[in-house]
Amino acid sequence: MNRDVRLVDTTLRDGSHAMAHRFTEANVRDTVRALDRAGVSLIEVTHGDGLGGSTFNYGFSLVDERELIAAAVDEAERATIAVLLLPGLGTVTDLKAAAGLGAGAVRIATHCTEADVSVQHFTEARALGLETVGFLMLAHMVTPEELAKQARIMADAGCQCVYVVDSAGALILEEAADRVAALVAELGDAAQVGYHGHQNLSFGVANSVLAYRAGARQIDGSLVALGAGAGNSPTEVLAAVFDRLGVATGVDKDVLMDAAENVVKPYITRLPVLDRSSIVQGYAGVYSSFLLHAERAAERYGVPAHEILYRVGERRYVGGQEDMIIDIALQLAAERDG
Ligand SMILES: C[C@H](O)CC(=O)C(=O)O
Ligand SMILES: [Mn+2]
Repeated sequence: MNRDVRLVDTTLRDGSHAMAHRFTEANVRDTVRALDRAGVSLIEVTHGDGLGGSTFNYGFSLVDERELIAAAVDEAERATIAVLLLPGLGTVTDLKAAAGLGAGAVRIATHCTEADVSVQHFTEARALGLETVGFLMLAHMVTPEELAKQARIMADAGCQCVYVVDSAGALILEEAADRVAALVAELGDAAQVGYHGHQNLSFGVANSVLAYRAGARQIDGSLVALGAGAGNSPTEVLAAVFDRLGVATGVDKDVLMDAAENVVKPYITRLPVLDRSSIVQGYAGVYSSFLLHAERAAERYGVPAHEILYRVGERRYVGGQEDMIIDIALQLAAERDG
């Protein structure tokens, strides 16, 4: 494949957060068929929080993710289907089951300071013959140098591409580029570097261009930006922007725009939007997938969602601490009632 950068699509995984994990088999089949036709070579399909994510804490899936993965594999003629796995939530048993269904890649995600919990999973994934990708989440919380050390742990464990993941959509321009550059310098030929952006401060696409210029060779997007918080960098915009810059992606931007308009937009239940809450997420550095949890708590306890999110940011909560959102909502309600 003659391309300068690989566009990876996460509509059917990060988009699961925005859809409250309500994807149907038809949604998956239609989206995979369109992405495959456009030439997207890696398509992620899993519960928003990865394999095993369908739980009380994270939200139950409408359809078992194994059925969705099998449907995606069935539709993809050229693309590889990837799954996400958060060690501790997803297990090696889940990974083996996904591989058995035909998934060809796994993206293993940890908090940006906890790469060591991914070592066993990378070893197992390589033994299964899977393509391996590492996700260092909430990457804004540590310096580029600290992030690079964590990336080295993943690469040494068998990870073939380590991502700078701006889970909060908090990184602004060189903050993203410097992190990518630090990983590129650390990893050299040992592994590629990727970039996953969110739109909470509107920098998803601009940061992705800077990430490419700093050496990232895999860039994530979602059709119609469908994803947590204000959504992800839109895949169709990334394709158009890289095309204008003369950077070859190997995907057809017009087929992607058609897919965004006519396949994904019609089934979206809640369009990703830059509203007060999602902007606060970017500003205060809050995990994007906390948005719907905060909105539900806000409604239930009659307190503003953006106030909850400011406090989540102050306390530097990370993925897995969704239950603390209720705690904050209760505190805000108690303060309001004197
Ligand atoms: C589990 C998270 O949703 C992974 C991700 O996409 C992010 O941190 O951003
Ligand atoms: Mn994300």
